[in-house]
Amino acid sequence: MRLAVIAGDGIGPEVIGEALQVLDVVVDGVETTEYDLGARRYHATGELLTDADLASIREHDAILLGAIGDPSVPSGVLERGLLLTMRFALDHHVNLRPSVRYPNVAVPLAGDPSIDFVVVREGTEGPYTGNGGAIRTGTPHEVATEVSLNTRFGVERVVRYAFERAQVRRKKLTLVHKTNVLAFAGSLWQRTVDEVGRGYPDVATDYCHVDAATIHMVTDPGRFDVIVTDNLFGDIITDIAAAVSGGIGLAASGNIDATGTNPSMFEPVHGSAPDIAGQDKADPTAAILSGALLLRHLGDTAAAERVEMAVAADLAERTGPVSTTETGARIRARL
Ligand SMILES: NC(=O)c1ccc[n+]([C@@H]2O[C@H](COP(=O)([O-])OP(=O)(O)OC[C@H]3O[C@@H](n4cnc5c(N)ncnc54)[C@H](O)[C@@H]3O)[C@@H](O)[C@H]2O)c1
Ligand SMILES: CC(C)[C@H](C(=O)O)[C@@H](O)C(=O)O
Ligand SMILES: [Mg+2]
Repeated sequence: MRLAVIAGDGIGPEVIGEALQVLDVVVDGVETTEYDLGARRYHATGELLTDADLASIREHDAILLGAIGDPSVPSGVLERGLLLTMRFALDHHVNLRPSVRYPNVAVPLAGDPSIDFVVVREGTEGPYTGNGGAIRTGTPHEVATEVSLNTRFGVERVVRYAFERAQVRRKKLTLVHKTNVLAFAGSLWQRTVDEVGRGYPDVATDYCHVDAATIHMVTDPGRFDVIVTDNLFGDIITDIAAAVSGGIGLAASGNIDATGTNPSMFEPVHGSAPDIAGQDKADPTAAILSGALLLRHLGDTAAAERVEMAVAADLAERTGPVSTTETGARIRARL
């Protein structure tokens, strides 16, 4: 298995170091190419992601990424120039973000809810395309626009993927949007769900406005099975989903080209966490579980399950904060 590894900024290298060591325990012959991408290289060379980087990254079976973004670089430069550029160039139209509550993991919710849902977030459209602009910048009459782009093609392929997922899970699909205000895009999403849904008569569909979805996620997360939503709503609700299901340190994700044309990219949902970077404090579990998603994506279900079981066992025995390196070591010891 040939992996492109982009450790990135902040806690990225710390958590990816642990995730790679776990992969080495469960799979023979992992070949890695490490890419120096992020703030360090940007400051040293002014480069973000070169054509040569991208061409070389394409030569791998999958990508494992830590986090991108650093306070020393203006907000958005690295995130857009690197992370989003990769998601767009490699056509990662499905951003898969599962939320599972592991046994004995405390959650900040009333009762003892079971949580097992997956957010299928669109990954290449919405307000993320950079379609917008500003005029009269810096004057009292400044105007800025950020247009949400939604194509029938882009919406349909991610909706279809979500129905396929729902069909092999609990057969429930919830569209999360804001059709009461974003009427043009909302109508396209709703009609697409209705039309594609006719091909999946055994999957029940429902709809939630995104604001209400944040209520349900906190008060009744068990109601969700598969959620399909646009790029920005998906970004926001998956941080809530992480917080309610055990914390941002556990949330894994995959940026997937479902056609298999380009390598898919696996990364924790969290960012570079500058507030705790370099202190051996970051939880590497999200990165390790992203490695499990990567294994599953490449067809090694047995190895993926081994990692997930080791993580579950480790979480069940945690009694307080554990360092990055210690968490990795404990999970590897179980394997
Ligand atoms: N996919 C990515 O690469 C990605 C995702 C989100 C944010 N970012 C970038 O990361 C930078 C910081 O963003 P932010 O502060 O909004 O979000 P963040 O996810 O980095 O941090 C939010 C909070 O969660 C905590 N946290 C995050 N990961 C953790 C872990 N593994 N273990 C324990 N605690 C953890 C942080 O300490 C912080 O308090 C920004 O530049 C942002 O653009 C990148
Ligand atoms: C850093 C940023 C571009 C990214 C996003 O908005 O998709 C992040 O928040 C995420 O959730 O992966
Ligand atoms: Mg996010």
